[in-house]
Amino acid sequence: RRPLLLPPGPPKLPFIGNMNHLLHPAPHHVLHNLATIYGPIMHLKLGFVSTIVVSSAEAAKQIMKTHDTIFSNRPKLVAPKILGYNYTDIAFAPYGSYWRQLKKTCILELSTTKRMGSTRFIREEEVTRLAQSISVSSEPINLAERLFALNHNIITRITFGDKFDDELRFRLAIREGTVLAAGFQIGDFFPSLGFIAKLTGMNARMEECLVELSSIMDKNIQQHMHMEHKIEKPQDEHLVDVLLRLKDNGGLDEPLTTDNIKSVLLDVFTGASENSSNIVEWAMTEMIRNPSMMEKAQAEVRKVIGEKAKPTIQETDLPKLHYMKMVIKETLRFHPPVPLLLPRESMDRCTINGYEIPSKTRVFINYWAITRDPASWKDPNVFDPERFQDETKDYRGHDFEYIPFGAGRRVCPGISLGMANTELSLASLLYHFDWELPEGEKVEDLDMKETFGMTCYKSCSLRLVPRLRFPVEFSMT
Ligand code: HEM
Repeated sequence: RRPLLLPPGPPKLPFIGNMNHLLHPAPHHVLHNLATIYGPIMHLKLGFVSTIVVSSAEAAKQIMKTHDTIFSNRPKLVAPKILGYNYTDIAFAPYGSYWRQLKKTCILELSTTKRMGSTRFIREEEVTRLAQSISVSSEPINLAERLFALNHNIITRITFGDKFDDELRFRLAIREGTVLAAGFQIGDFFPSLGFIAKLTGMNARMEECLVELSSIMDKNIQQHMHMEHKIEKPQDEHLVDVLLRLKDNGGLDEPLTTDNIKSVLLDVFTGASENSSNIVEWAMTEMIRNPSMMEKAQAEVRKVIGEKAKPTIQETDLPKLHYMKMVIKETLRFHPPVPLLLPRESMDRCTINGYEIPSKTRVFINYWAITRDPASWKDPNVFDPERFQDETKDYRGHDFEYIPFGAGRRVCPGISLGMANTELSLASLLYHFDWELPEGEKVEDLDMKETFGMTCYKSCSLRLVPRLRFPVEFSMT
């Protein structure tokens, strides 16, 4: 047999292959540097796993459009086996009818224009509550923490109708789960040596975390089981009620269990809580570093709100905030929350740019590298919202230079919800407050390092002092 014509890649060490390159707090940077040597389709051997890393828009298109069906599977990683109840969530479910039907259910229940309209009041109330809680503080606040709590509250109310009694306990457990599942686990690269994953002790910690998450969800799901018969109109159902109905009526091709429901809910909680807060934190960081951007964004939102009879932020104001949207778009380019997207695995062999990709190859799409590619972006290393003035690139997965939510069959199902949470919370922070660094801290000293995790977040949380400019009026809609 002739050897496969694999893409080029760095020399492989015995046993660990190229794993040495991943031992870095920001592996997407290292993979980007390697791609400048080996090209936009690169082959790595990570432990025992044959992997390709894609680093250009053109190559990403080949994976996510031309050969999307072949690459629509996910690898069987350690974290989603435990925290995703044996790959029965959406993000790591094998490609097939179970995944398709649950993803469709989530989109229908969370992200359609109709659902976005019926859940708008929740986002507006929670964002106003956040502004109110900040307005009584003159101490530096940890923005990342506040924003995570905000997004967590929003998604709990959207999926369950109300916050949990043990809200804080649940939020901390979700946080713990995202930290444990973060980054690369050694066991993911030696799948046939199960003991390696156990050696690190991570499995035991994830199992412990799951017990905590599961018990809180069980309690709240039980309450909904008892409420079910009281729901008269379909529009009064929440995601958890819809999933319970599908479980009871056998509405899917395969029977749905309570564990399946919990795994889907965990995906939704993690997807909604972390990403939007990361985007707003980075956007605020960039604007603190560039006061003229902050002033421009504040002037815009204050003008729009100032022209209204009742000075409160509503989602209907968002389409008028052109500059703020440009700041968010640039943040999705410059600080993508999921820089390597989620890994994929080929289900069949195929040929890309003349290279042979065997079945069961793991694929990382280095979106971060694509955002730094001068062939796709002018002055890619500069944070410049103005580039979106005439830029028509769309983030919903149609332009492969700009895929912060992924693309193809595995694209993120929470784009509308995630963007609404992001835009509304940023608009509120900009409208109500002026922001300063804590006394003694200088803009030049701001730590801009990233930590690669399940999402990529600012290593050192942004702490800012709020100065109230416009009082917060709380009115329940
Ligand atoms: C604003 C912030 C968000 C960003 C930047 C983001 C980003 C992403 C990315 C990059 C992927 C992988 C796509 C791929 O592999 O091609 C993804 C998948 C996913 N996201 Fe999001 N997401 C966000 C918000 C949300 C929200 C609000 C939810 C829940 C309602 C959510 C739920 C999911 C799920 C379930 C998947 C897996 C989809 C699949 O495998 O078919 N995300 N997201």
